[in-house]
Amino acid sequence: MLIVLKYGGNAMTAEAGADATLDEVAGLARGGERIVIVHGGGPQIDAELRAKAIVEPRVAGLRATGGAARDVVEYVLCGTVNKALVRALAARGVPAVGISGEDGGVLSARRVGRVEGVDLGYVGEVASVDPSAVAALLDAGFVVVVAPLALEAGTHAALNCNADTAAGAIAGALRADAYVVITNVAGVRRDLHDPSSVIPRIDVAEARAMLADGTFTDGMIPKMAAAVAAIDGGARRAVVAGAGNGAIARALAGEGTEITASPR
Ligand SMILES: Nc1ncnc2c1ncn2[C@@H]1O[C@H](COP(=O)(O)OP(=O)(O)O)[C@@H](O)[C@H]1O
Ligand SMILES: CC(=O)N[C@@H](CCC(=O)OP(=O)(O)O)C(=O)O
Repeated sequence: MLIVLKYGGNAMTAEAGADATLDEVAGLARGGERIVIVHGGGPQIDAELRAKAIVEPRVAGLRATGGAARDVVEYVLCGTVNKALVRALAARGVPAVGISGEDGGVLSARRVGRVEGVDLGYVGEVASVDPSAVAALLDAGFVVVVAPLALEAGTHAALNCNADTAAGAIAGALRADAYVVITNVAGVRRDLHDPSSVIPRIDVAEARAMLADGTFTDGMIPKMAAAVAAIDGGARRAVVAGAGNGAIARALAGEGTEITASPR
């Protein structure tokens, strides 16, 4: 089974059970599953930008990214977070290779441009995916750890992609058996303020309608749009679920919110 895991920066903290998630990934990899981790690092980037007194707004879940912020994003995601995950897997006896979407031309993007009146600068939206480098590393027996940067089509500048957007696009292009999004809520809620309103199953048409009607805010917007893109792109399943012990197995067994191609 080929699993593409979106592993968000909030889910990666000790409080969210990062060790348990990595133990589970290692166990699945040792058991022969093919695993791609596309990671975020939003809170880790926030901390580094704060330390450098760089202020950028977030618009619809996306961080506006000027030149200075883009360099911080690349350094934190590729240099710090990506390699921490590679080391954590190595420590569990699982060989992993860490790349970014820039490597091997995996992610090609164009600039998002202005959103709600704000120029997002070096923020990319995925234009195309070439998963061949990822597939070659999987074939060679590695867990592949991907940071969500892309090459700008034409200029080859580094663009900052939302990690959900990058993960969904890669899951679709790889025709993943499962696209699993581990985050800091137990699933997608009909009402953000009501934890008991988790939606167990939603089809892509319904998800698109809810993206338009404002049910999802902040980080849930790119997360749901990416789940829809994963299914549209060819992933067989997409699930958004909470972190913790056995999170991936629980997500695959029906916890959280499953996004399906058609109503069922
Ligand atoms: N309808 C919704 N259901 C659940 N969470 C939502 C919803 N709308 C917005 N959110 C927010 O989205 C957050 C998850 O996105 P985000 O913080 O970007 O996570 P990650 O760092 O894992 O990518 C939740 O913690 C919640 O605050
Ligand atoms: C354009 C954009 O917003 N990029 C994100 C990339 C990291 C990310 O998405 O991390 P999480 O999954 O932890 O939120 C950012 O700069 O924070």
